Amino acid sequence: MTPALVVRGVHASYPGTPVLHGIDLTVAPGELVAVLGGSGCGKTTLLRAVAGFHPLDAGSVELDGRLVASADPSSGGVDVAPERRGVGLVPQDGALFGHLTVAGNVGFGLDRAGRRTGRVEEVLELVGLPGYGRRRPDELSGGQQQRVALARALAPAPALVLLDEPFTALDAGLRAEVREQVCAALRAAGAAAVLVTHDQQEALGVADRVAVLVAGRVVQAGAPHELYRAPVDLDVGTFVGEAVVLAAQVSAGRADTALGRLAVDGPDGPGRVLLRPEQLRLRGGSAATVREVIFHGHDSTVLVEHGGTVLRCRTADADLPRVGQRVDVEVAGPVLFYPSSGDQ
Ligand SMILES: Nc1ncnc2c1ncn2[C@@H]1O[C@H](COP(=O)(O)OP(=O)(O)OP(=O)(O)O)[C@@H](O)[C@H]1O
Repeated sequence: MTPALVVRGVHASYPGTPVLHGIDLTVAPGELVAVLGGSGCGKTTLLRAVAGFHPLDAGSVELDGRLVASADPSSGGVDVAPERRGVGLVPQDGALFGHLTVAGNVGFGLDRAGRRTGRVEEVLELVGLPGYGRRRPDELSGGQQQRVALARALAPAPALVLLDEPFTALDAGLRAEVREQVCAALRAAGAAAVLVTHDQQEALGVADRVAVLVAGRVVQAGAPHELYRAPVDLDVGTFVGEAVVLAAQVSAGRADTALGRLAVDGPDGPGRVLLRPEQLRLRGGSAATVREVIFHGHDSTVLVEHGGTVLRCRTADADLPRVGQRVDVEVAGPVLFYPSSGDQ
């Protein structure tokens, strides 16, 4: 099947500031890919390059098998105008036109014939806002405005929708709900999507695949569970989720750590092991002391002091330890080992 999007070796910059350094990214039809990265790593620039609002210094962009941008001189420098790329864009703040009704906003990218086919009402239904066409944007909640912005992007039935941190402006309570509604609408529409976010839980929770962007480079792309369970390095491992990192010395598949000898897959020598807080299990004992218990409802975080280091453990047990209680810490499940590089 032809991918909805292929980004190949894309370099892009602002005057005097290189931002993207050879990005490769493929999105399959109907797939939702999250681009996850910290502030300033180039997420928005990547979306703008795909949408046609930012020029490429090198590389190419294909949409649905069609070359829409190429900086390769042998191709004659292709640069298809944004409105001819067939891409829907949902900006950070929705950016609805305040002087138009909801229907006017949603129908903005459709020609007159398109507006008469009932497409506007169809996509409003898709985003869970049937009958809202006559309202003005200022009569909607923030979450509803974001869903109208998505309806506007979906109305011309694009093969690809680009979403630039579309939930950041919403308060935490609303964010999860709107996120689920938006992702459900994208799936119902069958559109492929690239969601840009700096929120790890959001990326891991909604995307089929996640590409981690660091300083303009994709350092790892994979299914959410791959990133969480098998990060390529400690930086990705600690970025995508809470982690416990311990110094280790490996010999014959056994790592000596502060938590004892742990089976690992890796070469002999020094390095560090990465564990997730839910892998640390507390038992009655004396090796560590409980310093703090934080109740989250669905589970709890327990901070224990072990040999002068504070370790973060997560437990779904209803029977929680008390602060000051002495415990032992056991490790469950696979342990990831990252050998020290020569310069460490
Ligand atoms: N118009 C501009 N002129 C010069 N530099 C810019 C411009 N816009 C962005 N930059 C720089 O390019 C880099 C990447 O910016 P970009 O907006 O793509 O990052 P981002 O990952 O989307 O960040 P954020 O999550 O903070 O929005 C940053 O270092 C930024 O300062």
